[in-house]
Amino acid sequence: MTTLTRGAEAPALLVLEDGRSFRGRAYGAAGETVGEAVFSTGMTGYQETLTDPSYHRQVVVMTAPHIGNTGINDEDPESRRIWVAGYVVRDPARVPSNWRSVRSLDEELAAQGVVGISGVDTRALTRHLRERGAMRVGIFSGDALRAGEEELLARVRSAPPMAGADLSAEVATTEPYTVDAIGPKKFTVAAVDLGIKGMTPQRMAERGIEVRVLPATVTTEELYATEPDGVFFSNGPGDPAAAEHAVALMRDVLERRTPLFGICFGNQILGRALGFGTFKLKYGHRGINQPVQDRSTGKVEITAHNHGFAVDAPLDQVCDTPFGRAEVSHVCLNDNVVEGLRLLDRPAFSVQYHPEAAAGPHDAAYLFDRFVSLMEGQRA
Ligand SMILES: NC(=O)CC[C@H](N)C(=O)O
Repeated sequence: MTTLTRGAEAPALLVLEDGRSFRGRAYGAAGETVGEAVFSTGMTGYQETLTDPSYHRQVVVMTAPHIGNTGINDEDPESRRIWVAGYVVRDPARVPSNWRSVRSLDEELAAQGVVGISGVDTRALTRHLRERGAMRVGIFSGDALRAGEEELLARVRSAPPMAGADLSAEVATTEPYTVDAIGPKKFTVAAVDLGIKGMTPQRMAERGIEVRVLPATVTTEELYATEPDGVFFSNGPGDPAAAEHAVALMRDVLERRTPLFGICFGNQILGRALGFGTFKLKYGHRGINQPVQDRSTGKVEITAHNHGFAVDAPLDQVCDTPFGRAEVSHVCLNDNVVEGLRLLDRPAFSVQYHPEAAAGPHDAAYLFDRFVSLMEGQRA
C-alpha cells in the first residue's frame, strides 16, 4: 500500500529575505508562514527538534535528506506542541515505519497548522545560509501563492527579526508545576522555565530531584518560597540581550549562593549576569554531533546544540566578576565558541549545549551529576 503525502502535488515557494527563492511542494499545513531560517544537521530526533520551544519563530531546514521515516509517536515530544514556525525538508517519507509510530509527520504538521515545504534542495539552501548568515524566510502555498513574488518578499522582509526578541514568556508555562523525583527524593530544584524541554526535569528526576518548574516571570520571592536546594535556568527562544528579568533573577540567586545550573539560554543568562556580552552567531549551531571540550578534564564530548547566540567571554583567562572569579569551562572545537561557564568562588555553572538531549548523544549527561554534587557540597 502506498500512502501519498498530503498536498504532495501542490506547489509551494520558499522566499529568503535576500531575494533567493526555492520551489517545492506543500508539506504539512498549506498556507503561509515567516520566521528566521536556520538549519539543523541532526539525522535523527526530528520530533524532539519540532517540539523544542527554543525553535519558536524559526523555520527549520533539515540537511538530512529523508525526514519522517519513523513517523510521530506520543512519547518523544519535548513539550505540548510543535514550536517551529515552518519546516523545510528534501524528501519526506511516504510510509512511516516504526513500532511506536501513531501517525505520519505530514499529518502531525497539518494537524498542528505548521506550514512546511518539501522537495527543496536543503543542502544548497544550507550552504546559502552558511555563506550569507541566518536570515528571515517565508514559506507560501495554497492561496498565499496568489500574491506575486515581490509581494511575498515584502512580507518576509517585514517579519520581526530574532535579534532583540524577548520570547520566553510566549512559550513558558504560566502556572508552576512539579515533576516528582524518581525514587527517594534527595533535593528540590526550582527550574525557571524560559522554554524548557521536558527531558530536562526528567534527567533531574532520575537523580532523585523534585523539580518545581516555574514561569519565566517568577519573582525572587516566589522562587525561594519553593525552598530550593538548587536553581536551574532552562533553554529558551529569543535573544539573551533582551532577557532582563531572567538576568536580574539570576543575580539574586548568585547573591544568595544557591547552587545554580543553566542550559543553553540559561548559559547566556549566566554570561550576562556575570557582566559578559552576548552576540548573534552568523548561522548558529544546530545538530547532534558538535565536538565540545571540557577544559577541566581535556575530554571531548559529542553534543547536541541549538543556539543562534553565544557568550562573549575570554577563553584563556580567569575573569573577575561581581560574583567572584569565573572561567570558560567548555569550548566548541569547530569554531571556539564559548560552550560553558563556571564560577570558581560560588556554586554555579552552565553549558551552551544540551546534556539532556534526546535522542542523544548522552556524553554530557555527567553535568547533571555535577549539579547534584554542588547541592551535596552545599549541604555538607
Ligand atoms: N536552545 C536555546 O536555549 C537557545 C538559546 C537562544 N535562543 C539562542 O538561540 O542562542
